[in-house]
Amino acid sequence: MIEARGLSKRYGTKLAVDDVSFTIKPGQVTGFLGPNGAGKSTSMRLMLGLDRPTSGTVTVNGSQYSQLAAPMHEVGALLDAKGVHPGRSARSHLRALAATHRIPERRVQEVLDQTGLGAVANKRVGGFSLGMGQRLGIAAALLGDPRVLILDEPVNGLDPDGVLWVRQLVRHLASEGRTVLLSSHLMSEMAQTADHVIVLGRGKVVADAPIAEFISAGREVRVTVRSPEAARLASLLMSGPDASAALEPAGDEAFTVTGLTAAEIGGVAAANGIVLHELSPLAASLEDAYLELTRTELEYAAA
Ligand SMILES: Nc1ncnc2c1ncn2[C@@H]1O[C@H](COP(=O)(O)OP(=O)(O)OP(=O)(O)O)[C@@H](O)[C@H]1O
Repeated sequence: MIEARGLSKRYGTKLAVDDVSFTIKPGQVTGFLGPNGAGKSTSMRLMLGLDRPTSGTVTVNGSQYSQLAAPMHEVGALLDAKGVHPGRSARSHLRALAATHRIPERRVQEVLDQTGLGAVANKRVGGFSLGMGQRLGIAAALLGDPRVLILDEPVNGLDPDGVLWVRQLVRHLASEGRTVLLSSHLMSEMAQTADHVIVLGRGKVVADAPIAEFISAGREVRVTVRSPEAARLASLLMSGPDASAALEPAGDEAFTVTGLTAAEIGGVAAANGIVLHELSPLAASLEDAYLELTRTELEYAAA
């Protein structure tokens, strides 16, 4: 569990994090979203005691980071995957970390295997690809078997296999009851990974909701209809008892409908003996919802 209460961080005149409060719950993946400069990394640094809040508090499992007796057992983090000495091997890097945090040596091999680095464990980190470096950063985060994981852009620069691997890993970690906080600018990936999203905009929380709720909030489902009798079906739908239906042409023998469900449209078609070639509800995407939200935020900022 991560809890922020009235958390703020000022750098000079810049209020990077502005009085935010949120709770990041265990057993699920929480996505941390927001435009560049919204305050995601700063919030993560505050959670990890790498910066001191200007005001407010943030706790991990009920304690401020600086008060955790065994921090690596409580929280693992990936902030900047490049912070490893290039001359060291992956194994020696992890061994040094384990030794300084009283983590048993056998854990090193376990996380090397878990992150798929077993075969390159003795190679110099300086020769690692971006993806291998990310895996090593994640291995270090997992070393203390922590209950909380904070991963800043873990899929940055990964190939599709690597992206899939991170998705499966974080889903697995959450299913074990851990708290997982993940930032990413890749909306399609976030949509497949996160259960819950917190969106920051200019240092403020602008959304904090289960992902399905965030995507569907205030958005009407659109249904694409294709039929050789598109014109007749369209006029039947428009003259139906529910006057809230709105139709828009969508190419040859097709149109989109808002204000009616696919079932209602199918019912009208069947009752009138009209053949349907397509009847598909178009779900809104996380990207649509995110862009809509941040657009209104920007307009508000400009005003
Ligand atoms: N050490 C610092 N000194 C001064 N300003 C800073 C410092 N760290 C962050 N900032 C500023 O605080 C704001 C928030 O930055 P932060 O890195 O937290 O955003 P972010 O949401 O992580 O962005 P990105 O998606 O680009 O990583 C930005 O305007 C940034 O320039």
